[in-house]
Amino acid sequence: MEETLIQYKDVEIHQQELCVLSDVNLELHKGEFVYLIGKVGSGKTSLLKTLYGELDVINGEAEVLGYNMRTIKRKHIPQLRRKLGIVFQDFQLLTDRTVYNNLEFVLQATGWKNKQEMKERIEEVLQLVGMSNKGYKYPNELSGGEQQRIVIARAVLNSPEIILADEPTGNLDVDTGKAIVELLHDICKSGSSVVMTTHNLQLLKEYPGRVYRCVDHHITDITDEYKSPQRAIEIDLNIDN
Ligand SMILES: Nc1ncnc2c1ncn2[C@@H]1O[C@H](COP(=O)(O)OP(=O)(O)OP(=O)(O)O)[C@@H](O)[C@H]1O
Repeated sequence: MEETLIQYKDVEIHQQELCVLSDVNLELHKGEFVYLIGKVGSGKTSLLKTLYGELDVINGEAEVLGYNMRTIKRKHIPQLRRKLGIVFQDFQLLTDRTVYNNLEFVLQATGWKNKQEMKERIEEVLQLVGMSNKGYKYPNELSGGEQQRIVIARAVLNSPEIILADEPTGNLDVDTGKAIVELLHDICKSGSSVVMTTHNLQLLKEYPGRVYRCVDHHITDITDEYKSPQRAIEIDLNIDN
């Protein structure tokens, strides 16, 4: 049977007094790649934030990896986050240390002790993101696309069940952005499910996945619509989706 990793039923999401999204019904199954699209300010980031316990959910039922997000205790949030890989603008690399030390820092913080095992894992993830020879570099010695690869390497260190990526191609040129999404799809195939937000609708065609759209304070699964060529053109014409 298909394993359900995220299940939201009739959830409401607020930013202070503002109701950003209501009647949110969302599912993520093991092995799935899910895109969240929608205009600026439509609630994509807010929704992602509820998935890792940064923002509360109100009403309805919300489960992430078996944790009830309405009743989860603060002290359990770090346990949940260890099973998630978070690729967010708010989580930049530490600029005062090398790529290797950035990755080692996360391993140490999540309980790894054995230096040799840490070294092997770091080499593994650097290889996975195509950055094997960049461990000695400082973040500001890397291009934007290279930094994003390291952020992804950091997110997958503990083999997360889900990767949450907020606009991971945001500041990148088209080809570099595509390479990042391709990398996330490869990681998805190797076992982590992915939820990512994007404004780049071209990616949805080239690297298909399930598509939820945030509009008018609601989210809708538009995967089928998106598969219809005519509808895809209409969505494209509505430039900021
Ligand atoms: N920390 C905050 N405090 C108050 N309101 C907020 C906060 N963060 C976001 N909002 C508001 O919540 C709404 C949804 O914002 P959110 O960042 O989730 O949108 P988004 O779809 O991710 O936008 P973008 O495409 O620009 O990233 C917006 O109206 C925004 O102004």
